[in-house]
Amino acid sequence: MSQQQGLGPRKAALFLLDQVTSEGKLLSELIGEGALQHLPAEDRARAQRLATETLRGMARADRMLARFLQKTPPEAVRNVLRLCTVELAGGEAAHGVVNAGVELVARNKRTATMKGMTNAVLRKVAAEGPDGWAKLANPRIPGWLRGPLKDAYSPEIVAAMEAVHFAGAPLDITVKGDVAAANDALKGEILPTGSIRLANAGQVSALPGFDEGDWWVQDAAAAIPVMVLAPQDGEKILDLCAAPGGKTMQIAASGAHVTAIDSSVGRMIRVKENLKRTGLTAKTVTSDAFEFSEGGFDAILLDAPCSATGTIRRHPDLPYAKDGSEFQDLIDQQARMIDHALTLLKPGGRLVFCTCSLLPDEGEVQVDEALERNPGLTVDVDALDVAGVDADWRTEEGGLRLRPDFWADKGGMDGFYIAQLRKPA
Ligand SMILES: C[S@@+](CC[C@H](N)C(=O)[O-])C[C@H]1O[C@@H](n2cnc3c(N)ncnc32)[C@H](O)[C@@H]1O
Repeated sequence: MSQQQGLGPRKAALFLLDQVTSEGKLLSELIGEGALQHLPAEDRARAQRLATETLRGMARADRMLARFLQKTPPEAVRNVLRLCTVELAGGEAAHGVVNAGVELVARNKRTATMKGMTNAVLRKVAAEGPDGWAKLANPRIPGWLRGPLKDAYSPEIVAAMEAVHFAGAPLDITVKGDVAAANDALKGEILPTGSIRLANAGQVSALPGFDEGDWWVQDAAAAIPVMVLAPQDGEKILDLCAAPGGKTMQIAASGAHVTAIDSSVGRMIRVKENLKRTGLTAKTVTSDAFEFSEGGFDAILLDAPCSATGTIRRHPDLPYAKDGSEFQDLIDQQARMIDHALTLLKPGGRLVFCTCSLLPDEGEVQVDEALERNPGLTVDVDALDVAGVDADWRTEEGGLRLRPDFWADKGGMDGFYIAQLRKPA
């Protein structure tokens, strides 16, 4: 590849990195807003991969660079150095990467004077090579999040989470019908809970059964809340925060009558597309959950908006885009959503509350506090008796704590908290 050919995706990856680390934007938002639209499809994929891999290896790149930098350069230069360091670590040809890094710094008027330093530093990084990189410790979660995680988990568990975050995530699939038959075509691994895992999936829409709507992409941990809910044929079930619809499809596939609500117009379009592709049926309502007042549901799934700190394997941008400042609002909203959901349940009905968060404030503590606020409310511990779900994952108050380092040898799972609450009859 010529240097010019390689520069487009690198420039785009650098834009993504700058937006994440300086503007607090998430990669999914940036890509959704069309940040890569100007590139040909192949370059778009490369830019996204470069940015994702750089974010995943960021803390390790910073440690490597600190050896060769006298002082921290401006963020725009630092991101060039990080990007090139991660590329060099991956075994890319040193000459091309160093030249591209120098070119990226030289092209920007505000950073052009630092091209000599960039050249010198990247040559030193190149001399370390992939072997020097491999000797460094796994990248640490940034301090603002590492602190609360260390309060909640032992240092060994935090380190184990960091190891799986760095390893990245395979592709998990939930099948609508016969799992074994679907896996004959997909040739993945059937996980203990029945999801199919593909180590190197490639383009999802090209996989067998996609066009036929036989399955959808869903992390194995994200499939467990509906297994806990155990929807029954003919039941009236509400999916209160439904988009993009992974759990709605699971409920619909069980034969229950599901109403799917989400406040996001754009994300609700994805629910409808997903239902159409899989041939499943749900009533879709675009509304704020708090404005929805239809009652009498047999069961409700509340997959509440949260910090998403359980999804860092897939979204390594999250700890760099966020700083935790908006989490208290989410925590307050989760509590209000639990109480609102209870008003929509028929007496004796069940509410599965879940979040893809690692923070107890968005899990265990929510359930403890919901029980205090709502006399007569109980926790259904028996609902956690799901095939493939380990008894060790149960928590004191009666929920399930899923961690990214569970099934680490298979590629881990998203961090999740799940509990089933029962409204008094
Ligand atoms: C964790 S995601 C749901 C994922 C979904 N259950 C699935 O499995 O595909 C949380 C969702 O809550 C929605 N949301 C946030 N605030 C809301 C509100 N006040 N009312 C309804 N939906 C809301 C967001 O748009 C987002 O789609």
